[in-house]
Amino acid sequence: MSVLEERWNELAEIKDELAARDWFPGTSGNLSIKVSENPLSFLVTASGKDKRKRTAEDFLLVDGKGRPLQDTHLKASAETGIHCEIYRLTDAGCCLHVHTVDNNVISELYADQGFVTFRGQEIIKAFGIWAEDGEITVPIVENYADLRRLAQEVAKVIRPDTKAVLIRNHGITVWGRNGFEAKKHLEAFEFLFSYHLKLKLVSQAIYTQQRKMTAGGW
Ligand SMILES: CSC[C@@H](O)[C@@H](O)C(=O)COP(=O)(O)O
Ligand SMILES: [Zn+2]
Repeated sequence: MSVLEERWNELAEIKDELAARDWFPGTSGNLSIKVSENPLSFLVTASGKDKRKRTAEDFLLVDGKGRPLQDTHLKASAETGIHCEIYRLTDAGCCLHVHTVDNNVISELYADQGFVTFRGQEIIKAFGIWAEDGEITVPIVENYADLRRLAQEVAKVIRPDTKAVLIRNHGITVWGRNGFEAKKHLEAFEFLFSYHLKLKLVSQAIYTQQRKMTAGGW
């Protein structure tokens, strides 16, 4: 099997797994995987497809500028420019972008401070952070309609230890050195988002209840 076929199958399996989690609502989301390093080439999802379905036209091979490397009628993901920037700036071998309700709510809650930090959670080890007081920060950028600008804004906030960027009320783009690591990072981030939102809701409910009890003289 060629490297291209191997990477195709790997990305198709990741796509199926993320689809099983219902992480591609309304044709949203895009995925890519590196095929060659120098010159850079990667497989990226074709634009506008229902990513829950597996077809022979799910991916196309593009160069480091996002241009198709094969004769095709397929259009590369509208957000290919973001993937290009991530491959240019990091050691990523795979890049995953999904829209979930949790990542959208987190992005809106923390957009004004421009980042969100998580600490005190065992799952932070999924990012290779083993310290007892380990923490992980995700930068948040505005959701520019101009996709070139959006890619530039994503590029601007990437630091050596960045593993994902949140786009406000849009979604998350996560990467890893390979498909396994990118998926592990994505699952860990979504776990942190879900935990954080549930804890916020429960804490607020307890606080409201306590205030009512105090006001009622209980
Ligand atoms: C249909 S909403 C999603 C799109 O606008 C975009 O954000 C997205 O994630 C998918 O675009 P695509 O061009 O299919 O890769
Ligand atoms: Zn998107």
